[in-house]
Amino acid sequence: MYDVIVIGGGVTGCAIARELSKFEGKGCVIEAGDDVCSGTSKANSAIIHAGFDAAPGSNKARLNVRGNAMMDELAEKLDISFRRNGSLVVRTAEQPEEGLRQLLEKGRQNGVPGIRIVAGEELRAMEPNLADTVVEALYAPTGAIVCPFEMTIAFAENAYENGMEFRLETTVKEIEKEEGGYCVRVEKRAADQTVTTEELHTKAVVNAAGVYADVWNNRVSENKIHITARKGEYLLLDKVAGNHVQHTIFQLPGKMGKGVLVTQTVHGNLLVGPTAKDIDDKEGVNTTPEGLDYLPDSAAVSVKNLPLRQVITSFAGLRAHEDGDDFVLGEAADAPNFYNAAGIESPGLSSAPAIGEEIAAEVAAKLGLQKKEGFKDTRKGVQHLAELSMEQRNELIRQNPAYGNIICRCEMISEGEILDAIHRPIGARSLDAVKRRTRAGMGRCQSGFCSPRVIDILNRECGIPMEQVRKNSGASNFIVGKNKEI
Ligand SMILES: Cc1cc2nc3c(=O)[nH]c(=O)nc-3n(C[C@H](O)[C@H](O)[C@H](O)COP(=O)(O)OP(=O)(O)OC[C@H]3O[C@@H](n4cnc5c(N)ncnc54)[C@H](O)[C@@H]3O)c2cc1C
Ligand SMILES: O=P(O)(O)OC[C@H](O)CO
Ligand code: FES
Repeated sequence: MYDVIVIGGGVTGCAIARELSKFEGKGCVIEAGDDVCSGTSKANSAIIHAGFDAAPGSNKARLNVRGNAMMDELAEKLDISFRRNGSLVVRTAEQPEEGLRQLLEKGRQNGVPGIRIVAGEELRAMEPNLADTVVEALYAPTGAIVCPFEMTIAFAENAYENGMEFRLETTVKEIEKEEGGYCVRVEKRAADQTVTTEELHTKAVVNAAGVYADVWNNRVSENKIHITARKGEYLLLDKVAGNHVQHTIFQLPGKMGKGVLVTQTVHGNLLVGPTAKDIDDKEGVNTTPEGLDYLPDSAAVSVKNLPLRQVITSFAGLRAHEDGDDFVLGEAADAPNFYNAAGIESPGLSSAPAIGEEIAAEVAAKLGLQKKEGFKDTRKGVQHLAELSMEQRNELIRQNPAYGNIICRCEMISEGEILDAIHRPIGARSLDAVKRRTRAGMGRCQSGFCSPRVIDILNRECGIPMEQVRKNSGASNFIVGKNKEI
């Protein structure tokens, strides 16, 4: 019998799991994907928002500002790439002045530190590539960028090291109330695609199922919620374009969200997007010609001379937009011990640390779980050769020659890093899982050169037959047959 089952291994579920692992009790995260960070948490703008957008008094406002403030310590302790680059919401000459002032006022009410309006030479000195029509901007020094993969994986690994169980490629199929808690029926899919079912019993459930969170709330509660998948499409540019802007450049927000931004990523690429379109398909993460065509002109409203010839890939993510326009959090009124972390659209990444803290405290208080002695609050990520000095590299290679074998040339990722990704807690078993831990495959050639070599290593180290090595979940095998006998 579990004390808590968390449905969903995205940033929300993993942040909650890490906070839960500070308490005694038996917990488990159930994730349908082959890895944590398989859903929306892997496809977003990667901004830790300052917190001026959300309506004062909302869950979004409170948890965004708190989550943002928690990030410096978390990044330090959990070894997460994070940088306070600051954000600017720009206004062009044709746009009304009130927009920025309203944001400034909301930001002050939400308790965002240091926000102010900048204009003229100061603004141009901060960002020489702003569009010529931009006249002023709301500057938020606490705006930041993060690696969402590292953030989610760090929470998960640290939770695991503190006793949390993770069941991957395991899908919740049914939840029923029973004496003393809930029966959760799951299906486990093996690498060869065979499926087994199991019934798990738990005192409490935390629903962090992203775009599917309405399904599980509505199974156990009469207080129905409705989540629409709101697609956002992006263009990602090569690192040579990374310095085109220094801050995150937003436009004035609209009805569908914060609009198209231009930002440096924490690893030095340039990101342009997202679009915002409601769709019926909760799995619809494909990009579209219309979405991608919309981005260049839209981004040009805020930033000029975008080097769009440097686009290396495009992708899309789905916002879990709840009709009430706020996070749905806490114990369902008519389903004791069933806790929601639902409707977690933007600023969900920024709020995750604070959502984790709040939900875990609620669950622990209700179940009477005591604080755990000896909780380990630090975790070290994969050591990256490219970030070391020449002397440090040589020393590392002397200790372990696998660090001298470069597998991903674009990102300079060594075999040693890939072996680390595979053999660490919740180790990588697919190409995308290796990519999210090491960046192998994220470079300019987008894995054209390194994927066969990573397949080889996964085959050798994990005993996964070549033809069963996958890009991610489901039938995403790379090798589908032989084209000649050897
Ligand atoms: C385009 C876009 C841009 C965004 N930009 C930002 C930003 O810059 N800053 C910010 O703060 N926020 C941003 N967000 C929001 C942020 O990405 C999300 O709030 C956050 O990632 C949500 O995390 P989650 O864990 O709730 O959901 P997810 O990451 O989707 O995780 C849910 C998990 O549940 C699993 N699951 C679902 N059903 C089941 C089941 N039946 N059984 C087992 N597992 C299941 C899924 O596989 C998935 O992995 C953005 C979102 C989008 C779409
Ligand atoms: O478009 P929004 O409001 O969902 O925001 C998404 C990101 O946080 C910013 O791009
Ligand atoms: S070699 Fe790995 S992305 Fe190009």
